[in-house]
Amino acid sequence: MLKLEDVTIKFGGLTAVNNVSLEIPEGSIFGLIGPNGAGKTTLFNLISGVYKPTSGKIYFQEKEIEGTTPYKVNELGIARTYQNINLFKKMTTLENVMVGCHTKSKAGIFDAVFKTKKQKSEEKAIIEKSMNILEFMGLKDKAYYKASNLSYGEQRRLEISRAMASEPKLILLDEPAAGMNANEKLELNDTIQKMNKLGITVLLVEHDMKVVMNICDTVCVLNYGKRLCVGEPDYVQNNEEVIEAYLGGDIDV
Ligand SMILES: Nc1ncnc2c1ncn2[C@@H]1O[C@H](COP(=O)(O)OP(=O)(O)OP(=O)(O)O)[C@@H](O)[C@H]1O
Repeated sequence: MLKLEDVTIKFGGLTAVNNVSLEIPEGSIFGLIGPNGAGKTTLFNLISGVYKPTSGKIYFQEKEIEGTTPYKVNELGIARTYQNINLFKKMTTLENVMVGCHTKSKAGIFDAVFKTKKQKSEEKAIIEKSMNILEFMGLKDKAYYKASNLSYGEQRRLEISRAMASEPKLILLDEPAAGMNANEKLELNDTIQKMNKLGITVLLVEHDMKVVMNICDTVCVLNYGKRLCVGEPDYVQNNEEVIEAYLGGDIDV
């Protein structure tokens, strides 16, 4: 579904992602791990169109996408969440998801300003769709809460809900378990697996090894921008090079 071919990005003298080739099969839950500064978020930024690679190619469903704008990448079917919670805090839970529906909206500025029939019926459909997503994500009863009043775990789930609103085929989750307590992490595991069962392919950057090892079918380890190892969780966890890269870190589960 997603294919990276020799992708490199340099920031001045620093090669943040170095000649990475990778294939993420449709329907998988694919984990991307590595020590701090390994290039994981940069790789997300390359896939989602925030950065253009210095060299290399990125294909999504056979279509070359490197250097495409983030908006276009989202339209093609790739959505993402961010390492830092990035919600509209003063808006309600529902409104935050409605914002995420914009790429699928057909009504234009004219329809919005003059509140045309098309705009009104579209708004109704967007509210219904957003409510369905919130129900799926277990947030329906918080639809009219201000986002800032949600718990930490709920805010993270709302971020994923908003990403779901663009009806992605592939979702990139950047450290979704960060700052979560043990219960919230279990709920997160369920949520990701439920999303995957809907047919959404998941690419996950995560430091929490329990989350990664429990739900990913394949894991890729990056180290200093390079692909160190790819394989099933068990294989990766016991790989000598990986253990060495994490020495003093938190690979053990
Ligand atoms: N826009 C930028 N300009 C310069 N250097 C950058 C830029 N973005 C990332 N880097 C550098 O690229 C390297 C990889 O950073 P990145 O954030 O991708 O790592 P990471 O694996 O996501 O780390 P963490 O687990 O700590 O989030 C780091 O050395 C970082 O400082």
